Amino acid sequence: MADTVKVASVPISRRDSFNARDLRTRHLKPFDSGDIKVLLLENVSPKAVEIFKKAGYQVDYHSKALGKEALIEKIKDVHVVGIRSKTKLTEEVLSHASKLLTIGCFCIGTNQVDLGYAASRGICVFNSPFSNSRSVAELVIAEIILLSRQLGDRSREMHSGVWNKVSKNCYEIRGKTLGIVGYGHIGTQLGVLAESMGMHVIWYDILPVMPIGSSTAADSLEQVLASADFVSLHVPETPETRNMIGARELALMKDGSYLINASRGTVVDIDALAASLNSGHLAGAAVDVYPTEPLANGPGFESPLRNCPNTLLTPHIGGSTEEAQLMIGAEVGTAITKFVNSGASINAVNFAECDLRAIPSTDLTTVRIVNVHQNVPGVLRQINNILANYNVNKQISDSKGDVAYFMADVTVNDPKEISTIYEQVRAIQENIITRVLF
Ligand SMILES: NC(=O)c1ccc[n+]([C@@H]2O[C@H](COP(=O)([O-])OP(=O)(O)OC[C@H]3O[C@@H](n4cnc5c(N)ncnc54)[C@H](O)[C@@H]3O)[C@@H](O)[C@H]2O)c1
Ligand SMILES: O=C(O)[C@H](O)COP(=O)(O)O
Repeated sequence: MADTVKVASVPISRRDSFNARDLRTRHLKPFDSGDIKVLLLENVSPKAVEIFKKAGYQVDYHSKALGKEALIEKIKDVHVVGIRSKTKLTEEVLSHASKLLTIGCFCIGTNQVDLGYAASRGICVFNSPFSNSRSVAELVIAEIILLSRQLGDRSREMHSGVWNKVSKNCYEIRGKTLGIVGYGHIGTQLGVLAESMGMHVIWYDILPVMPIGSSTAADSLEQVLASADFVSLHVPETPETRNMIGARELALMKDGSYLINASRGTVVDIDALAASLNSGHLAGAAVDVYPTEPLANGPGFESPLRNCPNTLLTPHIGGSTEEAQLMIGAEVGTAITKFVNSGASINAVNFAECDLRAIPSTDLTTVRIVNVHQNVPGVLRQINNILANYNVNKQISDSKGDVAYFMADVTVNDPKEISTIYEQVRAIQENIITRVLF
């Protein structure tokens, strides 16, 4: 039997009913929604705090990311952790998270979490797959114009008191070609916006994707690099995208072209980019993400790109708009409370997606068994043997990779039966986490 999280949760609406309270206090560990501890890092949207507090959870809120040791200390004691792109939830960190039920990535990227290890520990991960894509696409459109007109340099000169009125190597974007690498949520939106401003769009993706508008699919990354005036990267961080743009790829780009990276810092070899900008081969770059990023706001940022010509550097703000953060806070906050309170794993990143319709609040004899187990033959038979003597109102199970998820609503005749079922399911060899929700 694997490590288990010894909790059951009680939806707020039923918490105060005499029967539920009686069942809970006599036959399960003392627990209610108020026992759920949430650790929120990296300035997660206040909307999420509002949702968690409304659910009755305890919220520990931090505006910055934590280093490994501090994170390990904090994560030991919490049921929920909410992060953005900086917090590294590695196997080492998660191995200390003995109570953790779920992780909320309040962003798009999930590369900062060891998703496979989290699933193997029964920890369900959620993200917000497209709430900030428009914000990123708009930032890139701005950057295309800023680069094309060298506005970063002109503004810096003016701030230092230098009037430098030039038109040499400053261009309109109309009629120029934008090459998009990674034609997903952001890439497609960007393509539409760029076309509406008169640009031609060519893109490359490893998946066969339908071209939007008048855009053209390229056969290879090399084709995009060789034909675009602007190359914008919108791929996730994967082993294949690490240093996807290095000295060779930069050399393939047109003389006087521009590179934009608002994806992940590891996608571009920063030293090679700096060399290309300083040599004058590239006419400019806009970079929002870096191989290593500071944990908190403040001075001390170092990069070979500092002071490169016509180079816009922004502090990973592609998704940092009021609109995006509000939507992300609501989406991830709601997904997490549903998972904790009712077991629903819809839109999970690393878990099979399961849900059951709610148990009516008038029904005080039905409980929900939620179980994560190793995806091997015979486990469902064992669980259903345990449930065989009860009325199972509904059940669902599904698997993803090595981990399976099971939910069942079971009517019991005697409150004592709840803890019997709980202990028996937990005792199954392949059990990862069992919870009883009622
Ligand atoms: N700067 C920011 O603040 C910010 C904000 C949001 C997202 N992002 C980053 O942008 C990335 C893309 O976001 P999205 O919402 O468009 O993701 P998405 O998953 O919708 O699209 C990514 C696309 O890249 C493609 N892809 C994967 N590997 C590839 C490869 N080797 N070559 C070519 N194409 C490849 C995928 O097939 C997919 O179509 C995210 O993973 C995240 O890392 C950054
Ligand atoms: O993955 C994302 O959504 C972006 O990189 C934004 O990350 P952030 O929430 O840390 O700004």
